[in-house]
Amino acid sequence: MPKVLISDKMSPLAAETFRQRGVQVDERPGLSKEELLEIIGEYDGLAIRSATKVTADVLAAAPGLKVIGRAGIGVDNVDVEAATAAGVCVMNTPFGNSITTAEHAIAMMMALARQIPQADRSTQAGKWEKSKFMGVEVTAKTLGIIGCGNIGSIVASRAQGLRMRVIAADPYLSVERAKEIGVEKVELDELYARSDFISLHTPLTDQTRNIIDAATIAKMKDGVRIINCARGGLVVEEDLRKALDDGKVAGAAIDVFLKEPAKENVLFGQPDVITTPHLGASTTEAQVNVALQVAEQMSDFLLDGAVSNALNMASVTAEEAPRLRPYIKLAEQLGGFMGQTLQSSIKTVRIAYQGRVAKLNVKPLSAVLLQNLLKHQMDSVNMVNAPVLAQDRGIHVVEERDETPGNYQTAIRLFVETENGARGIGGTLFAGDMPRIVEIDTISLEAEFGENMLFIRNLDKPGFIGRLGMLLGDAGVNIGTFHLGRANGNAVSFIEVDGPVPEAVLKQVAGLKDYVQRVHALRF
Ligand SMILES: NC(=O)C1=CN([C@@H]2O[C@H](COP(=O)(O)OP(=O)(O)OC[C@H]3O[C@@H](n4cnc5c(N)ncnc54)[C@H](O)[C@@H]3O)[C@@H](O)[C@H]2O)C=CC1
Ligand SMILES: O=C(O)CCC(=O)C(=O)O
Repeated sequence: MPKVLISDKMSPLAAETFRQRGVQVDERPGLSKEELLEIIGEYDGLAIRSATKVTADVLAAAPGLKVIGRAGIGVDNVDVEAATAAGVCVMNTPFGNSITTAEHAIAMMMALARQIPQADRSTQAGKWEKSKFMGVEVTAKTLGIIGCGNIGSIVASRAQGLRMRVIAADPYLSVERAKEIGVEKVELDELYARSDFISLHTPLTDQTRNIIDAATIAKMKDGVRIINCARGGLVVEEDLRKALDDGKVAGAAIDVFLKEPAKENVLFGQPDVITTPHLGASTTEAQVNVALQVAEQMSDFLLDGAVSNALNMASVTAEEAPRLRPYIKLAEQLGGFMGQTLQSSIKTVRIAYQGRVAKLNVKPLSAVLLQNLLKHQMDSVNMVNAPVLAQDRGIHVVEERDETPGNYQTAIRLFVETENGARGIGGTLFAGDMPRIVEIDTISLEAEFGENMLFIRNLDKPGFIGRLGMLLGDAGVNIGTFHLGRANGNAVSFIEVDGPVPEAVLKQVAGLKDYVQRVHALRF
């Protein structure tokens, strides 16, 4: 009988469901790291919320672990890369707590507008300070939502009910979807300039980390109020404190902190700050939803091998797995490349299978490709829900198969239409199992992916390679491989480097204006 550990506080329905399904379960919320390391080796499954940190050493101590189930959305407390490397499936419950979290953001906004926590403290202290707590109405004010996915769009609908004007900055929100949910899509700078309240609802990614800092606060209206019920790392807490002390920001409502549990924090004690201890998802309803869902999903996985809402795993049968494996790698790379180099929202995705691959079960390939295309924009995307999420966001996905080989015996091509034009990438397998890129944006080349890559769109002019080489060399960035392709005066350069390229060096590369149209640092 498989054995699961529940290591965070969770509705008792989770344990009940495991037992009913025939899974042995231990409930041990509040374990220390040492205690977890000591016992995790006994378990096949680990069910968590946000308190348990599943780091590489926890995974190393868990040779029998097959699945981690997050009863919630964000998986930033799980080292998904290490779990994947260890062959552990990581699943979450993407929608179970969205309404609850959106409601918390609205509650925080209202509490900010009327200083309810401060007024409560003062009243209960017997002060009756009526004139001290002058509030503001939210009606007719502008709410700026950064990140308009599941939770952001629910916040938008609730705020519209409060008669607020809602604008949203989300590069991956299509204009059609924005129209459908009645929000005005704007660029971040416009959102900063126009919003009376700003609410954050993005995942924590390399693009969103520190999205609110001194520089972005400077672009905001004087007297803006900021709500963060997403993740601590989105806000530079010291910069926010300073802006509150200076009066630039009139108030901040914070549910999530850079370091949690937040026993101390630079924002604490600031009179215009209100806080909650990561309570966004804490309602009876949401906790029932996520507990039931995580227990069902983990039981299905452990008992029947069924995979749902997995962030790192393909739904493939044991028989298909070995044949599909190299194509899965290629699909990950094609989607990952495109996802990391797109600069606007996607309208259409066309995935074309040609030759040998067209004879296989390509559904998991399309799913993994879509997952990798979308994962740089959304937290909860996985192989199972990527097609549905794409559809929900108005992205039209077309799959084509042609069993007749073209230039290559087997090939996968990905074409994406965005609001800024069309993009494409194609790849094949060399020697049956080695993924190679063979075209980018209609320019042919032959390239292999490494862990750290630079992709440059450049002009086909003498001098570029020398200047780039000097620049990278001076910065101590070693070039591993260098692939070039060109057509009609335009060129692409795809370069493997021995480590991440610092932001300052990327800026210098982008600054080679006579040659470089754009540059992206990619990780695979
Ligand atoms: N406080 C709490 O207890 C809870 C917090 N959360 C947090 O809320 C976050 C959002 O959850 P969902 O709405 O379900 O996720 P989602 O994936 O549905 O939506 C996230 C949105 O952020 C957008 N986005 C990505 N990068 C962006 C960028 N650079 N600028 C602007 N927008 C960007 C995406 O396009 C997407 O629309 C989660 O990642 C989680 O960290 C979720 C549940 C509870
Ligand atoms: O489980 C919780 O209380 C936190 C929920 C959360 O942050 C999430 O689902 O991303």
